[in-house]
This record gives sequence, structure tokens and C-alpha cells, in this order.
Amino acid sequence: MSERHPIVAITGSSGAGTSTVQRTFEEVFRREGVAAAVIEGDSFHAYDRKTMREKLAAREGSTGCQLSHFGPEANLFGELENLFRSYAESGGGRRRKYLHSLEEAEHYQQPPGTFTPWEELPTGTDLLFYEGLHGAVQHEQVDVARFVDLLIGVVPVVNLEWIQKLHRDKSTRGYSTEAVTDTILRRMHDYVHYICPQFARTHVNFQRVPMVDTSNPFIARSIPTADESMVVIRFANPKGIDFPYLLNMINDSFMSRANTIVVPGGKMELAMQLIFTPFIWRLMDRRRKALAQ
Ligand SMILES: Nc1ncnc2c1ncn2[C@@H]1O[C@H](COP(=O)(O)OP(=O)(O)OP(=O)(O)O)[C@@H](O)[C@H]1O
Ligand SMILES: O=C(CO)[C@H](O)[C@H](O)COP(=O)(O)O
Repeated sequence: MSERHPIVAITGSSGAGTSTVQRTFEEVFRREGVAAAVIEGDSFHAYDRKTMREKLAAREGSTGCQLSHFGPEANLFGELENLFRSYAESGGGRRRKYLHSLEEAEHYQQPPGTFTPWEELPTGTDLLFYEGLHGAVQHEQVDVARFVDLLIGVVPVVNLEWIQKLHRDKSTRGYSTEAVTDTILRRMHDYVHYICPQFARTHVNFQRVPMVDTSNPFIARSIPTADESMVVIRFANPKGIDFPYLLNMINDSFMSRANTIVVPGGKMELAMQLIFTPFIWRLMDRRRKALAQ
């Protein structure tokens, strides 16, 4: 936690929709004049695509815990913690990108599945914004969550998460249904041990729940639309959250628990803007006061 150099993190599994939520935050930052240093979580993978495939091939057929992009072996958890610590202390640190697609990679004149070189963060940013798999991860000595001022979980119910991953990986990353299914299976151990526990450390979770049948995600022809879903928004600490205001502003929303509001899928972006704009105001206000001291 840092008054001068706050950190906002969106954490969620692959295909959960964290990149989609990032666009909502970019809109809030633009409107409120906040300069954010953006960190893509996949850039903290430990291996490029070729090395990862070699490591997986070397283990093929072996039993026990599998190597996956969800777990500690295939990610630089320590480096991610160092970045958060360093940004919280000084507003600085290093970042890079993982280039998933040919389109992204062309821009850097590198092959897809590689990392850009590490580079220093721009100076004078107002906050660090992380979007990815491990914004609240804890493992052995590493505790990334403790440095984050606003921690948000994006967690569709699991069938929907898989549909979203299948569609995205097939349409923009060139994978087959079989390849994505294998990845989902191989990651299951790490999903349970490293992804799920994070959602008990977040301040707010957004869980998209489809209102259509998604019982076999592997044959779903399309992602359920916003109008075909509801979003469950749960606050770890509801103190200070103006629920009557949210209920009034968001048509057809309702409370399902004392700390949980449910909104129609199409209102998720509006809900995020209404909920997080005051959070960002508070973080920026605190930062201004700390810098003036
Ligand atoms: N609220 C939503 N409504 C409809 N479709 C969505 C929603 N959120 C995400 N999607 C779709 O789900 C797919 C995955 O979303 P996105 O790329 O944001 O996931 P991600 O969490 O960033 O994944 P990764 O970490 O693997 O990059 C995309 O095709 C996206 O359009
Ligand atoms: O989305 C992911 C994790 O969030 C990807 O599975 C991971 O980044 C590996 O990507 P690729 O298969 O494109 O090398």
C-alpha cells in the first residue's frame, strides 16, 4: 500500500475478461486525467512460447503436478512482487510485454510468443495498473497482494470462463478446440491452488453469470452476450459503499446479500465506472496530500 504511488490490480484467470475490464479503467483514467503505468500480467511468465513448449514436451507422460502458466514455476512471482514493492516505494520499476499474436509481434519486429526487452516505467505516473493472472498471488515468501491499494477480481462462472477462453484463443491466437481443452486440463491443479485463492484477497469481485445454458462449454458456438448474463458484484468490506446510490443508478439491479449487488450484464461497465471512479478520486486525493507534505 502506498499513498504516493498507489497500485490498482485486476486479477483473473485466462479468458476471464481482465483485458476487457482494463478498457473500462482506461476510460476512467482518461476522463479523470490519471496517468497510469500499465502492466500486462503475461509479461511475468518465466518462459517464451518455444521454451514453454520444450519444457512441456520434456514432461509429457510424467504423472503428478503439471507445469502451467497459472503456477509458480512458469511465472516470475518474485519479480512481480519486486515491481510492486519498487513502484509503491518510488514510482519506478521495470516492465516488458509478452507478444501473443502475429499482429502484436509484427509491431515490435519479433516473433510471436516472445518477450520485448525489459524497460523502465515512464516517470511521473500517478498509479500502477496491473491486469493479469496474479495480481493477488501469495506463494511461499512472495506476497504480491500486500502492495495493492485496490484489488479487483474478474471471475465468470467457470463454464463461461472456458467459453470465453476457447473463443478468444481460437479466434485471435490460432489454437484449436483440442489444444485449448488440453491447456484447461493441464492447468487445473494450478487453477485451484494459485488462481482461486486470490479471490479471497480482493476488495471487489465481479462474477459474470450466464442466463443461458452453458452446460457444455466445449461446443458453445458463441459467448453469451451482456444481455444474456447478470453480474454478481461482491465487496469484501461493504462499509462506505453507497448501495442505495448504485441501486438507484443501475436499472434492474438488486442486493442478493448485505455485501453483494447484482446488475444486468449490460450494466457491468456502468457499475464499474460508478463504483471505481470514487475509489480513484480517493487514491488521487491521498496521493496529492502525501506529495504536498
Ligand atoms: N463482459 C463480457 N461480455 C462478453 N464477452 C466478454 C466479456 N468479458 C470478456 N469477454 C470475451 O471473453 C474473451 C476473453 O476476454 P479477455 O481477453 O478480456 O480475457 P483475459 O482475462 O484478458 O484473458 P488473458 O489473461 O488470457 O489474456 C474475449 O473474447 C472477450 O471479448
Ligand atoms: O492467456 C494466457 C495466460 O493468461 C496464455 O495461455 C499464456 O499467456 C500463454 O500464451 P500463448 O499460448 O499465446 O503462448
